[in-house]
Amino acid sequence: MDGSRKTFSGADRASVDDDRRKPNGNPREAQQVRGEKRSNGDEQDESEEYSKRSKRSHSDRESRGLQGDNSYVSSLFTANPEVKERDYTQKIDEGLKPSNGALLNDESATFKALGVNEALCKSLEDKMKYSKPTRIQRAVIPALLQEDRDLFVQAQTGSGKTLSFTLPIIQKLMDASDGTLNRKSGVFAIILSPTRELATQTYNFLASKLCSTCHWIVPGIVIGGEKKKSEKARIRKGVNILVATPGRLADHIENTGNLDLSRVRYLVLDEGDRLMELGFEEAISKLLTQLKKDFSRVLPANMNGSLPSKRINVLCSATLKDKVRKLGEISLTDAKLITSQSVDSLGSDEMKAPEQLIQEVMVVPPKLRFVALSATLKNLTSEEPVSGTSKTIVFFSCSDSVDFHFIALTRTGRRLTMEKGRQKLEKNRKKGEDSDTTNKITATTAPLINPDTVIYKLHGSLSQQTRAATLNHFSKSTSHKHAVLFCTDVASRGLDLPGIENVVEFDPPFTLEDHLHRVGRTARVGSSGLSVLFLLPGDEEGYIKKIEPLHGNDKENLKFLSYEDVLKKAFKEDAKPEHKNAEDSDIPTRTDRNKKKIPFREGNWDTHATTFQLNMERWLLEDARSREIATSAFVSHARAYTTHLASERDCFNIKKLHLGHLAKSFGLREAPKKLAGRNSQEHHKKPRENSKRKMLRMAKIAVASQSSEFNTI
Ligand SMILES: Nc1ncnc2c1ncn2[C@@H]1O[C@H](COP(=O)(O)OP(=O)(O)OP(=O)(O)O)[C@@H](O)[C@H]1O
Repeated sequence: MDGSRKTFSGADRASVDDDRRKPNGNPREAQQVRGEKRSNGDEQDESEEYSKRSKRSHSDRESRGLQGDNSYVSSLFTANPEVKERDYTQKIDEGLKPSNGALLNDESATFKALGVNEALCKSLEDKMKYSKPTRIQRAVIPALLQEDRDLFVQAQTGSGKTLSFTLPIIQKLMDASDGTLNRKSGVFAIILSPTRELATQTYNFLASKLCSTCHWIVPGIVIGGEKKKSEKARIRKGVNILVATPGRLADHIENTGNLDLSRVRYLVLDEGDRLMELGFEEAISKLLTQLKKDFSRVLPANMNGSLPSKRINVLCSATLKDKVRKLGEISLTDAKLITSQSVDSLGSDEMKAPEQLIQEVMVVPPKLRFVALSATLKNLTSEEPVSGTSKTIVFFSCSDSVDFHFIALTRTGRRLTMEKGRQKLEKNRKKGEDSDTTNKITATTAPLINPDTVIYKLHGSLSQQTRAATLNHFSKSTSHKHAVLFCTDVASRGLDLPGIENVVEFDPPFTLEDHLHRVGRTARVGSSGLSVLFLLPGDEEGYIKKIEPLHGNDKENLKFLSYEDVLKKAFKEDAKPEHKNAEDSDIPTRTDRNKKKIPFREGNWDTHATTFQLNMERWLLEDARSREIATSAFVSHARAYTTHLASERDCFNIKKLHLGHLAKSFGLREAPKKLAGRNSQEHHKKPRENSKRKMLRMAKIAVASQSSEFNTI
């Protein structure tokens, strides 16, 4: 890593779901995903609160600024809660030492010194360009090569964990057979991944990189999402290393007669914490029982005994928390703990973010969230990429919110079509077939952000093919200077997308582990990285205290961003110099509640920001389908908010959210009644409205609709 640091602070540079269950805005599902239970009482309490908040937002119209011509302006910058500035003592300029990179300055750290054979060393250096091992590789590779013992590996994100367990397995198989092993020799290793994306990535790494030196060792993959028949055929043909998701593997164990597990000598449970969160404990227990039952000491005659005489289990996890410990208890025996951090006893410390990562925190009032996100992206894409395409990932709490922000920021853009897809599309059109099935990726240019930017979207509600195609296209994207991925936590775990420079957590993570995994998509293997976390003023600011210990030893990696600075930088174009006396100047003014003319603040960046917001609101008013998407996004966002862990409710409490202000950031005039309605329907059926009341209500609506195009909540 080069010691140079960059920052996207306002002043200088202006944020899985798995295939089975996803917290797609559904609190129950999301809680199940994290294994958290909540009493009904709680839910009812909160739904009543929704209703109250919703009603309040209607009456909040008082805070609108009324212009002389009787039209409302959006009061984006009034009635916002105050934000407390934080001052961190910065050491950033002194350069932060990478903690997860290759040990470039350590002469003794070589793959050869770890016992890696010559052919593999050559392949690592020449083909993969890995000159030195990382810290975790230095610990895990010799342990697996020399000690036949179970391992519990706790590694920082982006520290090269995959190579640390795959390389020794490959070498052991190379040594064991003297080159005579073939795909029919049996399954010797199983690597379990929590998600299809991660399994595919591990499989690709084996197939296209590691096994290129020893093409007779055959990796295979079973993850679902394609016909079971073709997976069965693959198993029948024979594989030596099987990469799988637990559910699909369990299915094959039960239903695919020719899956022989008697020779399995290595079982790797990758991302153990996520495997448990996704509820795979039962599937893993069954697999362990089956492996034990089928185990055979006897190996083919041509194998010279370098493989262990028992099964070696490796559990990799970012954390050592309760659930992972439980997985450790059921899967490991007398395991050695290896951690990339300097802890010597199990559980005495938790994982931290890479030490070279700069973590910025921006506290943004709810009304300003949409413009603040746009500003952040404008600023990030305002600079020339250092090389190739600069890449940014933005995390949202639910699929609906991804969908809304995607269409809102790409509404004036052009949809990308893969070249192959385009040809197929043409063919199908000629045949008169539906074209959309061939155009898998969801990526559109975003001139509203920057003319040379393309935004992709990814979440668990998209088909597996679309997800795979989108990830693939995003990681290889070179067509534009800037590529941005809008996603849910579907992309937070384990995915190794090359060259991610920035991560934006637009919606705060659901757990601290999620935070570490999200920010860990950047600052990988020693490279620099930036991450910005959006929080709301008030209780959410308390979350800063929770993440502080994860970033550096002395908060040296943390930086506080002023949202005003970020907006100023992004919307400063055409800004005029500050005018103290607004009445005498020709700069735009607005009228306050007492009908006094007041200037827009410094320059007119806030006019531009307001116009940006108003354009979005106007688009929603004109486009009923998009308005529906915005409404669903708001509702799902609010519901997802209720699924923050009980232990973090002090920071994320739905009761403290100003729903009206939040609705504004989704371009809505007020918090959708749907939010209150759905719950109230469940708990207390509304009495039928009598005709007099109905007339009164209709009259009120008519008056309101005459008076304003935009609400100003
Ligand atoms: N010794 C090395 N030198 C340089 N690059 C390496 C080395 N080892 C691995 N890499 C590369 O580092 C990247 C990250 O590796 P990997 O995906 O295994 O990290 P990880 O520890 O599993 O991260 P996460 O926990 O986020 O999944 C990959 O692109 C990999 O090819």
